Amino acid sequence: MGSNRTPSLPRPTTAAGADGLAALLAAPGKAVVALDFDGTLAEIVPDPEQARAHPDAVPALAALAPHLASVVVITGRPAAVAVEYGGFAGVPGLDGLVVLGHYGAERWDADSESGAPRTPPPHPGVAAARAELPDLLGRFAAGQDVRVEDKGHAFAVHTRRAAEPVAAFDALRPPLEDLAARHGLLLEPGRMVLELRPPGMDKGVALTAFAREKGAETVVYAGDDLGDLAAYDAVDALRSEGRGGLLVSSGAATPELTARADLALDGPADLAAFLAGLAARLGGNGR
Ligand SMILES: O=P(O)(O)OC[C@H]1O[C@H](O[C@H]2O[C@H](CO)[C@@H](O)[C@H](O)[C@H]2O)[C@H](O)[C@@H](O)[C@@H]1O
Repeated sequence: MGSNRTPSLPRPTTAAGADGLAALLAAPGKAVVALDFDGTLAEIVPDPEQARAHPDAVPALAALAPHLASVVVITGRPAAVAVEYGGFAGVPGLDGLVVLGHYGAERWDADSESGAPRTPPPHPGVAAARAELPDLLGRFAAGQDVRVEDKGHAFAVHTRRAAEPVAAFDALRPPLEDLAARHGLLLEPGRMVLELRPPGMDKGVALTAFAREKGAETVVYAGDDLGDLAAYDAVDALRSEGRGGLLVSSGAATPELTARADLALDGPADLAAFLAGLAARLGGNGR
């Protein structure tokens, strides 16, 4: 005989997180759930082009989203790439989904007529820095399996496939920092990746603006990497204004993040189970 009991949700380990989760459950229609893509909705894989949303993630989001003010994915990827790799377009239940790409500089709305993201003009420093990249890689990563991911408005240098990924990362960081500075760009370090991108936007700025746009009284943010710390800061700031907040970490690769999380989950599978659990709990309580 099967049980009809709703599965229990993992408990936040902080009082602020417990309050945030309680606020979401009490008034889901006033809550925004924001999620990073790589490492959070998608498992980390050696080849960035092979990343895909965990098979349980989209069904869980589709079940949860109709109960909430909004679900938003905030990613370092171009928005269109996250939409494609996530399989987010045309999913019933995700008709109001928003994907903020390039750390919030770009926006895709599932319900937009064009289906295309709104993208800012390119920063000229990206093309200039890209032109110098082959020479730099030849000098600091010769013979290493270091990959460049060209994202149009930014590029990322991946060291995950190098024989010694951390050594390659450490060797490339100072010259890439210098390259970024000379072209008015920002160096964004991540999980075996060094990214050069335009300044002026981060996941925290993007999340704060989105939460205000949606009139959110509670904000949940889940991430796995250094670029997610700005979103954590934003949730903390919203909490200091009296809103509810819940900080979720996915996996343990970034100690700076897990140390601050209210709820530490094991990775995308665990995160998808948490989202599904939330949806099940809210089952009879949709807007
Ligand atoms: O903000 P995110 O959605 O987390 O994107 C951050 C970067 O993630 C990607 O790189 C990471 O995932 C790859 C695929 O699993 C992995 O190979 C790499 O080592 C990770 O750093 C992505 O490729 C970047 O463009 C994103 O900026």
